[in-house]
Amino acid sequence: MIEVKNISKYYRLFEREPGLRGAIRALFKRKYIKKTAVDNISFHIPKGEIVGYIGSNGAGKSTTIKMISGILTPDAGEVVVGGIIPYKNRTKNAKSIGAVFGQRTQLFWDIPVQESLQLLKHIYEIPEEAYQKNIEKFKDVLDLEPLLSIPVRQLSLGQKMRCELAAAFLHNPSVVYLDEPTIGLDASVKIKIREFIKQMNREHETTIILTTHDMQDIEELCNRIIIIDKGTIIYDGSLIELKQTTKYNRTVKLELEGSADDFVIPIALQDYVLKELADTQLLLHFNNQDINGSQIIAEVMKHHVINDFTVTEPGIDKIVQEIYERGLDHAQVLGTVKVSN
Ligand SMILES: Nc1ncnc2c1ncn2[C@@H]1O[C@H](COP(=O)(O)OP(=O)(O)OP(=O)(O)O)[C@@H](O)[C@H]1O
Repeated sequence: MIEVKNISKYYRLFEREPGLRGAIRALFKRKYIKKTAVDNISFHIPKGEIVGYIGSNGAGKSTTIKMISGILTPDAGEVVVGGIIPYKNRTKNAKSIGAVFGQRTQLFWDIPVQESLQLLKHIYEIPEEAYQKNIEKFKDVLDLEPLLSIPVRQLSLGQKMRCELAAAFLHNPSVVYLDEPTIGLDASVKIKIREFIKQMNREHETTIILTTHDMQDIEELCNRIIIIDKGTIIYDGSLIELKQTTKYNRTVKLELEGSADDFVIPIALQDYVLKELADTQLLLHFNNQDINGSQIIAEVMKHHVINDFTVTEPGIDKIVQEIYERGLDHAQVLGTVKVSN
């Protein structure tokens, strides 16, 4: 459905020397630097898949989505979505896609939501029956009924996002781009929105690319994630696989009698655990393929008195945070990286 072939995007940034002298000089001679936002990336997304496209701030997510949705033209490579090159055939492309782009709205600010939706019905040439069917569904799943008569500018963030999603899916598009659809929303609205996305995907086989910093969105909606870092794809695969390939996939949290600062890893554990101190607690990270939690606890008990312990599995947010913070090189050392292209 979505074919991304070796695309790159560069921005030209105006560079100015500081101070008055710099300002005057810039009037006569402009100096530019080239910034690579997306660097030769490729991936394929089949019909009906929900893919989480994630990365730290400035990694290149929005730039990629803008190229796939036809807003920007790549400087190199090509994108084909449902047989169309989006940036070359914008009108045809617009009919088959839907989008929610963070803070921007596609609803009309001063008129009631239902009139905005009516306008979109005409723009997309949606048959009356299909339109009514979707409106009824959205009233039910997104709790839209009480919002329809209110102008967008009077809606709360959560109410507005529910309406944005209705607008994005109104014409049953085959592809939908969702950029941070749950940002700033309370837990109950997030749940509602995730349920809605799942339902639309299930019923219409909608292909969805989701960019988000909310790892709960990813866990609940996406089987596959693509991680971009400094414009390059560093991981493309399943969430389960990402968790499994992490070098340390379990942690024993121990509260020892006395200070954890002096703890020395017993020789029997030295090849298997990584030590970390968190406040007064001792954390021992390990992989459950190599050793299990009870073996570690038994070994530590030979040398220390343990007051309390828990064994935890790191959530995806911890794994992803690690990749964001320490970058590609560290992720490769950890063995979490599988480069796709
Ligand atoms: N219009 C622009 N002009 C110049 N540089 C830009 C422009 N848009 C983005 N960039 C730069 O390109 C890089 C990628 O930006 P992009 O917006 O794609 O990142 P992102 O992953 O979506 O980040 P965020 O999570 O903060 O939204 C950044 O370094 C950014 O500063």
